[in-house]
Amino acid sequence: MPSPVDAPILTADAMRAAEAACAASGTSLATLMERAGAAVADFAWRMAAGNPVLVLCGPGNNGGDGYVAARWLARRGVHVRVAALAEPASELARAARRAWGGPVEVLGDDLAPAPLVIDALFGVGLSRPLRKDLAARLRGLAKRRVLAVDVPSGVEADGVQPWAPALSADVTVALGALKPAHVLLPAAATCGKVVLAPIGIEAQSSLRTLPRYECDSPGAAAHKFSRGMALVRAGPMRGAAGLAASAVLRAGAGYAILSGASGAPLSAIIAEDGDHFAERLADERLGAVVIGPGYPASDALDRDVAAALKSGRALVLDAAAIVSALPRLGGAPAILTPHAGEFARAFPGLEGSKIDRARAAASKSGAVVIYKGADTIVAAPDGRIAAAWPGCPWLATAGTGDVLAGACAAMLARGDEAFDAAVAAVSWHISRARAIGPGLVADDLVRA
Ligand SMILES: NC(=O)C1=CN([C@@H]2O[C@H](COP(=O)(O)OP(=O)(O)OC[C@H]3O[C@@H](n4cnc5c(N)ncnc54)[C@H](O)[C@@H]3O)[C@@H](O)[C@H]2O)[C@@H](O)CC1
Ligand SMILES: Nc1ncnc2c1ncn2[C@@H]1O[C@H](COP(=O)(O)OP(=O)(O)O)[C@@H](O)[C@H]1O
Ligand SMILES: [K+]
Repeated sequence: MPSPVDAPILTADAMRAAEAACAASGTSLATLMERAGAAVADFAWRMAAGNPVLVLCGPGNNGGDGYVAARWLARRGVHVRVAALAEPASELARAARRAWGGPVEVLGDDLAPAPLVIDALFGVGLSRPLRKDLAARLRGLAKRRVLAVDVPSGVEADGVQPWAPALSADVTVALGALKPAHVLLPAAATCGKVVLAPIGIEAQSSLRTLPRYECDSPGAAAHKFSRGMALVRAGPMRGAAGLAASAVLRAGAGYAILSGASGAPLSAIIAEDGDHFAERLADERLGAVVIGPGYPASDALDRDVAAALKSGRALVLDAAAIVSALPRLGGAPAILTPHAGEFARAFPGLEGSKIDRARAAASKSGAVVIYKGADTIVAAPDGRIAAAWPGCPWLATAGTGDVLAGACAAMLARGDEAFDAAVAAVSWHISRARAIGPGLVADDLVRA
């Protein structure tokens, strides 16, 4: 399901601060709620396509947005009903309910459904999981199209708690900014298509969704070395290193060396035995080194990692090379690419959402961390974060991580700083996978 590109993501606290700043600069919370409700009504009107709509309103301001949306829908001639879970608990929500002015049904067991349900029960203010009886009642509406206001109700907006909503949404209208729940599993999978309604909030955030992948063509005066040279160090599983070296070239570097392998999947890759590793590391033209793909923990790995660190080159460290390098990284320019298992081994004991943990890992290691998975997070030590949801599920196949490591090296060798390189590599990887689609195997990512 698509998600807005390069959009700000705010936690519940940051959202409340942005809302307060907005109020302080003269835009009242009532105005924000009016805009939110109008934006929801606009999306709902298109989704309903002339059919009746049922708005479920909770006690807080999420419910307030629901009452406003109901008023706007009625004004546009939609047959709209409203059902409330409880009396409004905030002054804003009370005012929104008064302005609605129409009947309000009780959200009970005998509530008649409608083709489109607007879920305005809870937003960023949810403080505990949904009660079982309410969840069961809502599940009775699950066969209907659902538009969630801000987040599907029952989801914890910051993505720390794995609470499940009773109703998965077809469309979620994120208000003011995206929330971590829109980009982190398990919540993200229940949001459907996420659309952003800006509503006039200044949402500045160093936490953003992934930008669109832009493929720059080489300058007219480019030569193979100016496009970047990267070195992949092979371990015992040569195929993995071969995929990484192929990705170096396919992702846009001009020169790839595969050290420690007698052959490579592409003839354009310089494959040579391991004896030249130190010599290659000393080459001034070398822009990046990859170690880890197909290279389990061993003394040989530790030696190679130590040599690569000593060379001062920008590094891409994958799999067992991450744990091997961590104690000795000391601020060296590096991208670490752990999947969940490797992350847990490299960074035990971290708490919070996947975003919080990726941020802590980057800050602790001083390296850029690509915490892989269906909801990949890229984190820089300075706090910049990019969230890659939704990726491409066809990437869930062996060897695609090796390709990603090679793509990171390509972007580094081309001259990007580590965070930009990691973000570009992740978006290259996903856009390539989407273009291939069903049946993808890792080799396809590095074919012409
Ligand atoms: N942040 C913003 O800039 C804006 C926010 N707005 C809306 O306001 C929402 C946040 O509103 P609130 O802070 O009032 O919070 P919510 O409306 O999300 O929910 C809070 C209310 O639900 C109750 N509650 C929490 N968890 C519960 C549970 N498990 N079972 C039963 N009751 C529970 C609380 O006691 C409180 O009454 C946003 O999600 C958004 O929809 C909009 O009105 C416009 C602007
Ligand atoms: N369900 C999924 N949706 C999107 N991307 C996924 C999914 N599962 C895995 N990926 C991506 O596929 C790659 C797998 O990497 P990894 O687990 O290291 O595999 P390998 O070691 O076999 O190369 C990562 O980039 C990861 O983010
Ligand atoms: K909601």
